[in-house]
Amino acid sequence: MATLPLTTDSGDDGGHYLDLLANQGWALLPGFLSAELTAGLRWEAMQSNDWKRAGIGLEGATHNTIRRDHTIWMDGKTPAQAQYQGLMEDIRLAVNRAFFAGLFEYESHFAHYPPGAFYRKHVDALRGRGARVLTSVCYLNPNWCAEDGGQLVMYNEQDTDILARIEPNGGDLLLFWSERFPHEVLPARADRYSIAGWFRRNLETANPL
Ligand SMILES: O=C(O)CCC(=O)C(=O)O
Ligand SMILES: [Fe+2]
Repeated sequence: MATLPLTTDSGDDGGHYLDLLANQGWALLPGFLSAELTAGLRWEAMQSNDWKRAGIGLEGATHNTIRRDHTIWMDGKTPAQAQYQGLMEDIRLAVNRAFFAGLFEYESHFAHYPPGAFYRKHVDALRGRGARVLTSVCYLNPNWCAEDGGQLVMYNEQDTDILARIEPNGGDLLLFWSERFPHEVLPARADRYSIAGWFRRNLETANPL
């Protein structure tokens, strides 16, 4: 995969997101990635030939009716990916310090929703069973507007009310506890790029509940 040189830093919001994770279970960090890192990651995603249709569940089966995004798992081997993963490592350590969360590792993939693509309502981890503890979604789209669709709709834990409709604005980072919030991606009307990632616990050593 080709790379772009990177010089500027990106960063968090001074720890405010930790309060939001404690109090409401999710946090949106606008402008988390610098414009330069956002552009570098988007460029890598757009020029890649490694896109695969996303699967569902452990067997990775593809279901047209549930999700229509395409993904590339990240390996951290380019400067942009390494910088991104460094930022996620800072979050992993901060969340572990704040919550004793036992976050052990991080996995992430680029996602591309071509026009018409969506991801129906789902939760990212089964309660008390999965390895995924904290979800991150980082958006890579410059100049996204409401008419482009593709909003992430977050529901409350009871799945009765909408908590937020999030525009996939470039550089913004969303964090939420993976088990708690059903969410869906509404059909995009423009090419929508993002990085979805999961901070995982170590199932080998974690005590089953
Ligand atoms: O792209 C988004 O806004 C969310 C994606 C998502 O829910 C997922 O990949 O599990
Ligand atoms: Fe999800």
